[in-house]
Amino acid sequence: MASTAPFAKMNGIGNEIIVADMRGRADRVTPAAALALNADAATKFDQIMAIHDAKTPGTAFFIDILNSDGTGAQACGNGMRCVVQALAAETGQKTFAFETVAGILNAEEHADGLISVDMGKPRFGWQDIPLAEEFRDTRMIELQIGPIDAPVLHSPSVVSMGNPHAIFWVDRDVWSYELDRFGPLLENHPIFPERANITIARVTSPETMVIRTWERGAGLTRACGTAACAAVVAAARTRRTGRSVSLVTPGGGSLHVEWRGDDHVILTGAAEWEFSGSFDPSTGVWARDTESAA
Ligand SMILES: N[C@H](CCC[C@H](N)C(=O)O)C(=O)O
Repeated sequence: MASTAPFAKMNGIGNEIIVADMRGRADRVTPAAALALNADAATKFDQIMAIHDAKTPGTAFFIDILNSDGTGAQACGNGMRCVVQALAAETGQKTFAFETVAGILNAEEHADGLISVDMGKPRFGWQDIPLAEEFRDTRMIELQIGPIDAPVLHSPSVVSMGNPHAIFWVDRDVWSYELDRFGPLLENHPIFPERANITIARVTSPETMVIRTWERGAGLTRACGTAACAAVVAAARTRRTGRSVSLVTPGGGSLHVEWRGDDHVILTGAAEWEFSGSFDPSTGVWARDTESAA
């Protein structure tokens, strides 16, 4: 078995992604390799999307997801679009069925280059998020941060898109909140036994929203696809928006989310290739492909 595997450094509207080609291999990308790659400015990333041989008939590949802190994640919407773009460029195929820890995901690259991923069905039960204690109504739970008599953020909606999300609703500019300070406190709050992705959401119309996310295991990112899905589902559940919403994300990109009548959540947006290389999945030692040198 070759000691190195191919990878592509990509981004999903600014969400920094490494797509690792682990097909035909029995090993996995290690947390140590993730930490080493993230420590190098050239390969610093938010998530690694590792493409493995399929485990389930009817799916093309199994996708293993690692955050930049080396922890695993069940879902990554922006990363899935990067995987689709890379595989479509390699094979000419435009539709794919993947398996992740969160389940089976179908995806399609459109003629205009945008990519849609069926992120599956949201889950709302307190044990599905999961939460450490029972909350019957997860449209708004008791959680706040800041002075007890004047909390800065409070009463979030919580949703699982396979990964846990808390959505705090705000009516001021999303950049006016110290998410770099509040994010880690909320991510690691004991109410979230598996930690959580923390999003500030400002609804600007029944079809538009601005969001900013502190990601579990990755920190502040320029976009978070599953957070966009969670925010739209939570906004529709609380009658703040309809079920088809366009979102502006911190990197200046935009995503579209549709919560379909069959309960599936469809995430649509762009993906971008940056450069390719090869790396050791156990150590993270890497080299850039000569022909892809910028
Ligand atoms: N940090 C997330 C995974 C990546 C989510 C985000 N990058 C996306 O596009 O969905 C978690 O640990 O649940």
